[in-house]
Amino acid sequence: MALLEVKNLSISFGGLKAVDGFHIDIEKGQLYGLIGPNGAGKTTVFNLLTGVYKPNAGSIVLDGKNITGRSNIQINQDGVARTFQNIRLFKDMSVLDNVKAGLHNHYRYSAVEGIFRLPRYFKVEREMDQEALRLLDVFGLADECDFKASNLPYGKQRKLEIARALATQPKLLLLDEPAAGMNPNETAELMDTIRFVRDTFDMTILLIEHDMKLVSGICEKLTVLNFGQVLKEGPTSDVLHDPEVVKAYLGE
Ligand SMILES: Nc1ncnc2c1ncn2[C@@H]1O[C@H](COP(=O)(O)OP(=O)(O)OP(=O)(O)O)[C@@H](O)[C@H]1O
Repeated sequence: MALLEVKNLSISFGGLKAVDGFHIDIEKGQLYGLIGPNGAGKTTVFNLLTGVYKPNAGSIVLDGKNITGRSNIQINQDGVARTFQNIRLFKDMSVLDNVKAGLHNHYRYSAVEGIFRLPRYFKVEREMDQEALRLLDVFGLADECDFKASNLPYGKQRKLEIARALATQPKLLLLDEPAAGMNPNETAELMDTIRFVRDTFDMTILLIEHDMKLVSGICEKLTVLNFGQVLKEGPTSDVLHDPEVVKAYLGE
């Protein structure tokens, strides 16, 4: 059974069928790409998978659990985490606190323990500091843990956003155009980081990307969306060489 099984997923905005009968099966540990022209519906698929939008039709099953129609917070707790096209960090918070924000799903103290600073509050905070530092270390960001997030260079902000998403201990990680705004060196480093995340955390990753070098370099399978519908799916090189895909997407 696939880790993610999506069938017939659909949503309309007014008269526009933004996503129409979308399907995808992603195996555990797979690095999967979702591509397509501007406005094809890729980010809307992410918004459906994460509960930002509720579908008009279709089903989303994660690791055997039907998560269709659940809220954004519930779906995160079920095991789906994401990053955004435009980086969304807590810019005025420290690098460490950004990761700790992601850890709150799994580390808890009561309001009373927090307000009155009872021993359990300090114990949980200490454990969260250690876990956050461990994650930052994996991404080579531990030395910058006290920096304000907005003071990190762009490439490191992307890494921090991935670290924060991983802090929620997801089963599935969604990356929305992770290479957007990156120079070729940063993109090459990002490809290493994504491969590293998959291998180190045995993570299943679905990413939206326009950078074909990144897509062909790291994705094992692709789904191509066009006008809200699946145009093609399959192994990366087959899909990228498909004449219909070349025509619709690459414009060659
Ligand atoms: N909340 C909304 N209300 C109305 N229309 C929307 C909404 N969200 C998305 N759309 C429309 O749905 C279509 C798909 O948009 P979406 O952002 O998913 O495309 P995309 O493939 O991610 O594009 P890009 O590559 O440019 O990011 C577009 O026509 C968009 O204008």
